[in-house]
Amino acid sequence: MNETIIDAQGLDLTFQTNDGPVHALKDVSLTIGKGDFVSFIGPSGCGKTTFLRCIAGLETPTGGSLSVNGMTPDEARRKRAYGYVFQAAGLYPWRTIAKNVKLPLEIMGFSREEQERRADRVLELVDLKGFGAKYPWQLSGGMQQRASIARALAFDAGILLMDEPFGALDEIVRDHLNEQLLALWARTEKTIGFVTHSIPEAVYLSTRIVVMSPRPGRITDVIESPLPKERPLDIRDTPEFLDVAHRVREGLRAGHAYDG
Ligand SMILES: Nc1ncnc2c1ncn2[C@@H]1O[C@H](COP(=O)(O)OP(=O)(O)OP(=O)(O)O)[C@@H](O)[C@H]1O
Repeated sequence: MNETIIDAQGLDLTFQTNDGPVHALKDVSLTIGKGDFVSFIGPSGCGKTTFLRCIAGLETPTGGSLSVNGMTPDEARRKRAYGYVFQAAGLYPWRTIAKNVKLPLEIMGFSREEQERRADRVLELVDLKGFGAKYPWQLSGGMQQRASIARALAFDAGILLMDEPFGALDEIVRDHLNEQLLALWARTEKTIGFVTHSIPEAVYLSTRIVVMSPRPGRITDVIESPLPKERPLDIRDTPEFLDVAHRVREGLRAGHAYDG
C-alpha cells in the first residue's frame, strides 16, 4: 500500500449520555493509504459519522490509537490536514459563493491575492467558474454542495472527509456529482474518506469499501475494488461492478445478523 495517511488500531468510543453509555465504536482497525478513496457504509447509527469525526479530531476515542499524517488527530486538525464536507452545504447565505470559499483562507490569514487565486482555482475544479459572485440561494442544491466541496479544497489539504455529501440530492444530480468527484480525485490525488448509505455510490467511487455493523459499530468487511480507476457511469452495469455491490450487500446483511 501507499504511504499510510490514517491509521486506526483497536479504536473504541463510548459516549456517556443521560440515558447511560452509548457504545458507538468497537475495536475499529483500519489503515488508509495516500490517494485511497475509502467509503464507509452501514446502517443508521452504526458510527460512520463518529469514526469520521474521530479522524477529524472532533471526537476523542475512549480506547485504541489513531494517527493522521503521523500525528494525533488533534494536531492534524490544527495543522489543517483535512477538508470536511457535511451533508448540508452549510454556506453562509449573506456571503457570495466566492466569499464562502474564501472564509477558511481569511481565517488562516492568506493574503487577498492568494485568497482570490485559490478561490478561482477550486471553483473551476468543481465546475463553478463564473458563479463566484452569486449568493447560495441563487444556486441549485447540487451546485451548493459543489461550492461546499470547493471550500473544503481551498486550503489544499491532502485529506478530504465527506459525510454523506450527496445524500439529500436527487439521483441524476448525484450521479453527475459522483462522476465529477471521481475526476477531481484523479486530478488532485487526495485521500478521501466518504460516508454513504448508498451501495451503488460506494461501489462506483471507492478503491475500498468499509462495511460497518449496527451498534456497537464494528468493521465487518473491507472490500478492495477490482474496478479500474477510470470509471464511466455505465460501469455500473458490468458484472464486476454488480459483483462488488453484491458483496457489500452480503456484508451489510451479515452485520445485521450479528447480535453479540
Ligand atoms: N455526541 C454524542 N453523544 C451521544 N451519543 C452520540 C453522539 N454522537 C453520536 N452518538 C450516538 O452514536 C451512535 C453512532 O452515531 P453516528 O452518527 O456516528 O452514526 P452513523 O452511522 O453516522 O448514522 P447515520 O447513518 O444515521 O448518519 C448513534 O447511536 C448516535 O446516537
